Amino acid sequence: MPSKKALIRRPSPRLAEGLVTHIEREKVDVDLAVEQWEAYAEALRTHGWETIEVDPADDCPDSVFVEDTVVMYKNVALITRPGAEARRDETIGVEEAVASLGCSVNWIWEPGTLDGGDVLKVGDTIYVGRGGRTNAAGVQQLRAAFEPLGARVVTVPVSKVLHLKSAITALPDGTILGRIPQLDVPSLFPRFLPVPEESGAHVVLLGGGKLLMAASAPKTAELLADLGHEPVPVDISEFEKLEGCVTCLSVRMRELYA
Ligand SMILES: NC(=O)NCCC[C@H](N)C(=O)O
Repeated sequence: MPSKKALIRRPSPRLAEGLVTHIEREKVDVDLAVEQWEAYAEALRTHGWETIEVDPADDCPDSVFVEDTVVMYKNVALITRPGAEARRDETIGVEEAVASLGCSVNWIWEPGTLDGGDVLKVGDTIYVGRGGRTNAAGVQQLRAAFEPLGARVVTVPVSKVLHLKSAITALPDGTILGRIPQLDVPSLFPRFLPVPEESGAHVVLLGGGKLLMAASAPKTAELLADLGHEPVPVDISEFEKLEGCVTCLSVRMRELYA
C-alpha cells in the first residue's frame, strides 16, 4: 500500500507581503487565510492523507506555497532553488522534513533556478515549465536528477502565467486540464480538456477519483462531475490573491521507501 503523506506549511504572519507578478495586488486577510489553510489541510486528511507540517518560516511571506521548494519523484526529493530570490530561504526547513521521512535528497544548484509549481508529473512524464521562475540550467538539473530513475522530462515554454501549473494540471487518466489562451504551445499535450475557469485548471488528485479544487471554479467542478470525477471544493481566495492555487499548498508523497 503506497504511503499517502503530504507536506504542508503554516502561513507566515507576513503572508500579505507575498509576491504578485501577473495580477494586481489585493489586500490579503491573513486570519481568513489561516482558516482556509486549516480547512485545506483537513480536506487532505479526510481523504486519507497524513499531513506533515514543515517548520514554519515566519520571515518568508510566500512559505505557505511549499510546493515550490521541493519536487518528489519516486523516493527522491529534489530541493529547488526558487526563481525569486526573496523565496530562496524557504528551502531550509524543507530539507530537514524530507530527510526525516527517509527520502534521498538532491538539490538544484546555482546557476539553476526551478520552482516546484513549474513541474507537473503525469505518470513517468515530467512536464517542466521554462519561464519566469525556472531557467534552462534548472531544467537540465531536473533532467539529470530524474531521467536516470525512469522519468521522461518534457520542457514547456511558459510566458503567460507564473508557473506551468498555473496553466495546467492533469486528471488521474493523464488528460491535461487548462485554458488554451494561457499556454504558449498547447499542441505539446497529447490529450487536452479545456476548462471554463482559470482556477479550474488546477486539481490535486486525492485518490479514488476525487479532485481537490478551488471553490472559485464551480463551472469546471460541474463539468468534471459530469465526466465522472468527484470534485472536492475548498475556498482558497486569500491564496489566489497571491497567485497561489490548490496544488501549491502541499507536496504529495506517494512513493516513500519506508
Ligand atoms: N506553485 C504555485 O502556484 N505557487 C504560487 C506561488 C505564489 C507566490 N506569491 C509567488 O509569486 O511565488
